[in-house]
Amino acid sequence: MARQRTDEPADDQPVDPSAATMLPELEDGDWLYHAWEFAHTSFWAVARRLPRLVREAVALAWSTNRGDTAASIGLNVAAGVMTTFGLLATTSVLRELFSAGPTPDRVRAALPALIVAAAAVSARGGLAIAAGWAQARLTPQINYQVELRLFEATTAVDLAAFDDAGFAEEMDRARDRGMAEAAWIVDHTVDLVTGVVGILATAVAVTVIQPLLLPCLLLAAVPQAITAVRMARREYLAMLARITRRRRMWMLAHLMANRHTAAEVRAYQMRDFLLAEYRGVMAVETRAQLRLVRSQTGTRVIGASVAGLATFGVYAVLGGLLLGGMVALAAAATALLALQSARNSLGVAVVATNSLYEDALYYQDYRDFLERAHTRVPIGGDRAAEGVDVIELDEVSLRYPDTEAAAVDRVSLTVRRGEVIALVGENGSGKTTLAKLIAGLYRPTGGTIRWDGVDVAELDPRTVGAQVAVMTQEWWKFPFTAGQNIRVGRHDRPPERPGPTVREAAGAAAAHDMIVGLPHGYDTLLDREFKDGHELSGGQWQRLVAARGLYRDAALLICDEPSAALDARAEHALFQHLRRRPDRAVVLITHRLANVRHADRIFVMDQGRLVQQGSHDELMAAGGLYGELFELQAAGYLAGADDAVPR
Ligand SMILES: Nc1ncnc2c1ncn2[C@@H]1O[C@H](COP(=O)(O)OP(=O)(O)OP(=O)(O)O)[C@@H](O)[C@H]1O
Repeated sequence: MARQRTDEPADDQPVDPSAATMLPELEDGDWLYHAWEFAHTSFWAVARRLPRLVREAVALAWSTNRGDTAASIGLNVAAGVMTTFGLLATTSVLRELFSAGPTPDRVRAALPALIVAAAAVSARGGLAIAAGWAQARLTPQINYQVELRLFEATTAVDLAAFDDAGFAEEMDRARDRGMAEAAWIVDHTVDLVTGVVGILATAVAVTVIQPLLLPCLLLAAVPQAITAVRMARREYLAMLARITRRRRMWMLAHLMANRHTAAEVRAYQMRDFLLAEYRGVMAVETRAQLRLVRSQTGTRVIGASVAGLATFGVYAVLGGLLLGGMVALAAAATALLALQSARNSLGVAVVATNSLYEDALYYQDYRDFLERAHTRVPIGGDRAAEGVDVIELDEVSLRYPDTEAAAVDRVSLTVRRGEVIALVGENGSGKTTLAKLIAGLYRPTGGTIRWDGVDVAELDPRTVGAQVAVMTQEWWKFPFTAGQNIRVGRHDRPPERPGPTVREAAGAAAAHDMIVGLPHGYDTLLDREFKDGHELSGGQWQRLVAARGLYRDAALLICDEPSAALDARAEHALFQHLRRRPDRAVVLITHRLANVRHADRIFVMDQGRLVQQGSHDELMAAGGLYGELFELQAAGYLAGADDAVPR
C-alpha cells in the first residue's frame, strides 16, 4: 500500500508574522451587524427599553400560540407564589424548631409547617417544569411562523429586488440572524419574567417575615447585579474583538478541508501558502485567547470579592439585628435562604435583559425586511394572460440600480408566435437583460411591453409567468433527482394538460440516455452532499436544464446560451428541437453564430442598443457588427484554422 508523505509542519515551527497579511481584511458578517451598537449601549439604556421589548415579544408569542404563551407566563407567576409560600412556611418550621421545649415536641409542632413547605417546594418545582415545557413548545412554533413568513416574502418579490444591493443585504441579515432571534426574544422575555417573579416572590416573603430584612436583600443583590452586567459586557467585547480573526480562520479551514477546493489547491500547490496564513492567524489568535483567559480571571476575582464583601455586609447587618433583638433567629435563617434564591433570580433577569436587547435589534431587521419585501411584490393587473401571439417592445429601457448606463436602451422589436428570433452581440451588450424583459422577469424602467396589445403591467404577473419558459445562462444545480430536476419545470401541471412527458423532454434535450445510465436512472439524486448522491458534468447538467425548459412547454421559450457546455452531438440534437413551431415563440441567445443562421430574425445588440436586425443573409449582405462577428468565428473553422489562434 502506498504510504502518505509525512512532511507535516511541526507545531513549534516559527511563525512568519508577515505571512498572515496577504489576505485582505474581511467585512463584518451580517450576524454582527448590530454588535457594536449593542456593546456600546449602557445597561440602564437597555433596561429603559425593556417594557416595549417585552410587549413586542409577548405580542409575537401570543399571535403564535395563546395557550402556550399564557401557560409560560402564568405558570411562572404561580411558581413565584409557591416560592413565597415556601419561604414563609420555612420560617414557621424554623421558629418552632428554635423555640424552647423538648425536641420531640418541637419537631411535632413544626410538622404542619414542614408539610406546607415541602408541598410548596414540590409545587414550585412542578410548576417550573410545566412552565419550561410551555416555553420550549413556543420555540419551534415561532420558528415555523417566522421562517415561513420570510420565505413567503423572498419568493414573492420581483426579480429586480435582488439587483438592489440594499435589499439583498437586508434579506441576508433577516435570514441569517433576524429570523432566529424571534424565538430567542420570546425565550429571553419568559426568562426575564421568571427572574423578576422570583425576585418579587422573595421580596414579598422577606417583607412579610421582617420588613427590616428587605434592605439587606437589596444590599446583597445590587453589587452582584453590577458585577454580572460588567462581566457579561466584558466577555461580549472580547468576543467581538476576536470574531474577525476567527472568521478568517474558518475561511482558511474551509479552503484546506473541502472537496470543492481540493483540486485547485493541489493544482496551484497552494498548500504552503494556506498553511502559512493559517499559522500566522492562529498564533495571533492563541495569544489573544491567553490574554482573555487572564483578564476574565481577573474580572472573576474582582466580582467574587465584591459579592463576598456584600454577603459579609449582609451577615453583619443580620447579626446586628439579631443581637439588637429586632429579628428572630428563624427569620434571619430564612433571610439567608431568601438571599440565595434572590441571587439566582437576579442572575437570570440580568442575563435575559442583556440578551433581550440584542435580540430585539436583530429581530427588528427581520421586521424591516418583511415590510420592505411587501413593497417589492409585483402587483400587475387582474387580467389573465392566456397564451400570447405577439409581444411588442416599444422604446424599452432598463437601468439596473446604482448603474450609470442603461443595460437596455430604448429597444423596439416584436416577437411573434411561430417564430424563432435570435439576440446576438458581444459580452455585456444587454442580450440577457433584454430576454428577461421579454420574459416579464423585469419591468422596464422606460418604454412599454405589450402582450397581444395589452400593457404587461395590466396583466396578472402569475399568468404572464405561466406562458414563459427560460433556459437560463447561469443555472442552479438543484439538489433533486434527475426526474424532479426536469419535472420542476412545471411541477403543478394538471394531468389533463397536454405536453411532453419527463422522458420525452429529456429525449429532446439529449439527456435521456445519460439519465438512464445513472445508478438509479431518473431517481438518481444529483447532489453529492446527500447519501447516494451523484455528480454530473457541466454539459450533463445543461442537458437537464434544457429538458426542464422543454418540459415546461410554454408559449414563449427563452434560451440563453442553451448549448454553451454541450458537445457537438448534444448541441445538434437540442437545436433540432428549438426549431420553429406554430404554437410557440423562441428567443435564442448564443455566441455560436452558426446556430442562429436559421432564425427568422436576428437582433444585434451593442452597448444596450439594438444596432441591426434582419435575417442572416440580410445582415451578412449589410456588413456591420454581425458580419464581422460571424466571419471571425467562421474563420476558426476554415482549413487554415491556425490563423485564428493567437501566437
Ligand atoms: N444584475 C445586474 N446588476 C447590475 N448590472 C448588471 C446586472 N446584470 C447585468 N448587468 C450589466 O448590464 C449589462 C448587460 O448585461 P447582460 O447580462 O444583459 O449582457 P449580455 O449581452 O447577456 O452578456 P453576455 O454575452 O456576457 O452574457 C452589463 O454591463 C452588465 O454588467
